[in-house]
Amino acid sequence: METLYWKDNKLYLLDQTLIPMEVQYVECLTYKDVIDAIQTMKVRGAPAIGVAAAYAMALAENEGIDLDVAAREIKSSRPTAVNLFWAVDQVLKSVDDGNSAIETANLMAINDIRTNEKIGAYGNTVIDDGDTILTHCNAGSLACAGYGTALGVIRSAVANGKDVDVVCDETRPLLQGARLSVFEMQQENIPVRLIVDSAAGHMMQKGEIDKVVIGADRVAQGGVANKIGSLMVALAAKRYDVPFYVAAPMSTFDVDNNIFDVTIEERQKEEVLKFNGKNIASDETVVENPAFDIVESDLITGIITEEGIKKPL
Ligand SMILES: CSC[C@H]1O[C@H](OP(=O)(O)O)[C@H](O)[C@@H]1O
Repeated sequence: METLYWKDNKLYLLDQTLIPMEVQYVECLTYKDVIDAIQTMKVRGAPAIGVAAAYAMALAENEGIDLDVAAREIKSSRPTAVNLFWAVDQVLKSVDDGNSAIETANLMAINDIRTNEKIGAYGNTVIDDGDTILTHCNAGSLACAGYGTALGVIRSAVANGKDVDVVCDETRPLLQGARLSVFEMQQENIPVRLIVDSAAGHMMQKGEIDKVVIGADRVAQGGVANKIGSLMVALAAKRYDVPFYVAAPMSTFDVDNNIFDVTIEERQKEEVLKFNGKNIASDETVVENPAFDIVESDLITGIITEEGIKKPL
């Protein structure tokens, strides 16, 4: 199942808001269609957002839209994942060098998968046979052009004959863990259990988690920004001496900035107020819905990249 594909000058995105109950693709005819898909989380995950943004630039090129104008609008779709900005800038640079946006986007998609396979290979070196690995949100193939980052580490360990099992927390409010990561593991018959977010500390306290591997939306000086709840998992891991790894491509690195300067996306209150369209609190309830939090460097054992395992910045 592909996260996205380009066909007949159109971009097809797997609508991740429907997984696991339905597998349907959204047809994007214009760059604004892609912006909408990113904002409504039909496509999500830092690398996947980056590749989708690159294809949005290809659609804009076909539409005859000024690429600088399109770039600004695409970059405004979500603020935290640095891959979005990196990918759009890569396309602008490549077009300046005389290439087409579509050639650049196609190459980016291929390179993303190759990069994730390298991340998986390095990640395999820190996974032991018999490990139970906790992961948060979805940093799998659905968060990328394919293979995944955190789940790519798990795929690599399994491919290397290691008998690992996975614990996914559900990842409120949009449930990427329950809906996407569990789905990915089940598709490949990798043993997986689902827990509520607040059970992660309990599992570690009982000694039932051997490693934590999560993805990232931005790696910068002082730490890593990732899905809300990552910090709580990291604090529990620190308390119970569970190695805590972040799997991320170098395109997620923002070395010139401090992680506390990153914009933490605030999403709409309805995501918290409602579950399956039904209110779990009254509409007038005041809601805080930050979509990401920051894991400080001293909580991170290592950052698994395509260049090897790096120390946090
Ligand atoms: C492979 S990085 C995926 C990263 O993106 C997710 O956020 P969202 O689902 O809101 O795009 C989450 O932070 C994952 O770790």
